Amino acid sequence: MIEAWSAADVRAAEEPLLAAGVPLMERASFALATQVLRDLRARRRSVRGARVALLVGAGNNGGDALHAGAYLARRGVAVTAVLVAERAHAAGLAALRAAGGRVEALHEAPERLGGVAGDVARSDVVLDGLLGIGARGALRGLAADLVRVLDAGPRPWVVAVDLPSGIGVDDGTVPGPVLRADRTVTFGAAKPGLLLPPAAHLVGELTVVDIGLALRAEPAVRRLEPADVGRAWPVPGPGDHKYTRGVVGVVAGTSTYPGAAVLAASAAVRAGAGMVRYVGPPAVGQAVLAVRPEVVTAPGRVQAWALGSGVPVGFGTAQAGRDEGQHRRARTALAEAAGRPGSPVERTVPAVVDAGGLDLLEPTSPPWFVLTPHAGELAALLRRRGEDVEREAVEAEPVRWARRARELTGATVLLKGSVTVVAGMDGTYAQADAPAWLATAGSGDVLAGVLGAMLAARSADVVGRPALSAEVASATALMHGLAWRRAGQGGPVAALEIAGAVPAVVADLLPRG
Ligand SMILES: NC(=O)C1=CN([C@@H]2O[C@H](COP(=O)(O)OP(=O)(O)OC[C@H]3O[C@@H](n4cnc5c(N)ncnc54)[C@H](O)[C@@H]3O)[C@@H](O)[C@H]2O)[C@@H](O)CC1
Ligand SMILES: [K+]
Repeated sequence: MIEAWSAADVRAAEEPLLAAGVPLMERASFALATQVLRDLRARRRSVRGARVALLVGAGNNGGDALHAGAYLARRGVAVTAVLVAERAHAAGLAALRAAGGRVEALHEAPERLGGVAGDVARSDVVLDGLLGIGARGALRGLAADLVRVLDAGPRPWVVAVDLPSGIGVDDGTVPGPVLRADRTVTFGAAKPGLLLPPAAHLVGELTVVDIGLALRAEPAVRRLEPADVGRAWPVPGPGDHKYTRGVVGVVAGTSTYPGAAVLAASAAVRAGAGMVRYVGPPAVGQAVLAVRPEVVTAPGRVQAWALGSGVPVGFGTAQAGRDEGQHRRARTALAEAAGRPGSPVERTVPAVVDAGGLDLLEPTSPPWFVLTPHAGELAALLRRRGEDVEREAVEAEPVRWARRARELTGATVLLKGSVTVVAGMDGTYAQADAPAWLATAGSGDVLAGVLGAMLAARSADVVGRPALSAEVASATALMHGLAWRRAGQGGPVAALEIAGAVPAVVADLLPRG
């Protein structure tokens, strides 16, 4: 698992060490230089004679770049520091000069921007040390101009120092120009903006360097890695049977959209549900059975619901594919799962609420409900609860709006995207496992089915400790991305094939022995 702490928490952890004279910047810059040497060796035969440009801002982030530049210069690298601000880290500058590095004071001759940017672009590696956790808003002034010019030209290998300069450190926003990194070397701990969209797309490969910080606060954002999913995946024991492994109730599809039912039910079967119970129009049930004869269409108890995929609701307009019967079934399932008055207590179970199901929710839901909107659906859900927000705003600040939806609905919110954000009761997860190919029709139905199976397997745990929903949802998002990789091998893939790849991915991830 990768855990990220806010800028304030990182500073609080640094303070006592700095007061005690612990050389944090030396540790950070040495690790940075070591990584750059590795990159140089991988990219060209010899380090000696390689060209490295440092983009240096006013603060300690620039100091890290300058000190790393001094190490590199002593190894025979030709290092040029480009200064964009009146101030620059004095000790770092002195170290670089003493090691034979060159300094280009662009702030004293801004008319040289074009020529300097051209030199920078021809370097073997560029270190972006313009701004770190001291960033306030979008990059400004000459730093912003330089990044804009570099962005427009041919791209050298860019290593971001601590973070790509100009991203929202704590919220992952991209408020202005940012130089996209091939690698980010971050110090002490990851920062939330490195994991959260849209900034996460600008980070490249992430390397976290331990500089000895003791972070005591809860991480602000977490990202699960494949081994975490393997550990969390429900593995049946000798005493298990289909009911203890979890029955998933699927309320999906209509006669206009039967495919959603087939996909969600197939995915639940492939993810290892003890049993899948399909609830819907008989003709759709037949379509499901034709693909998955394991599915049961008789009514009965379930341990989790996956509902709403392919069940359009729509407001104010007579929408094609509206099926009042499916709405009623979904509403009944939602009420029982939430434990609303009049519902049998033992039917209080987790629920995945997808697509049209989002329109059928009561104003508030229990935290063991996992809502799975994409940005447009989240905007609509928020508007119905009084927020003035469009899809574009959700895409610009996904974590803000996912958390807002969590607050307003009470449910756990999984916001789908190429980085999926999950806002849960005790924290936020960001999973960057979904390539753009995954944005295909039916892919969301598969996610709902797999998540239904995961929640059914841990039904009582999730209702008893609802904070678990977010972790289960994140593990599912990761599994979904891995299954795509397996099925598509880097190319396009049909949604049903994603479901088909789940068993092999699970087998690979389970701890051996
Ligand atoms: N405190 C320490 O000793 C350590 C700090 N470290 C480094 O120090 C960084 C934090 O350093 P600072 O607190 O000096 O902050 P930064 O280096 O992030 O930059 C702050 C400076 O940038 C300017 N600035 C702020 N927002 C700007 C904007 N939008 N456009 C242009 N200029 C802007 C401000 O005038 C301020 O002087 C970390 O990211 C990390 O790289 C590491 O060396 C680890 C140890
Ligand atoms: K930086």
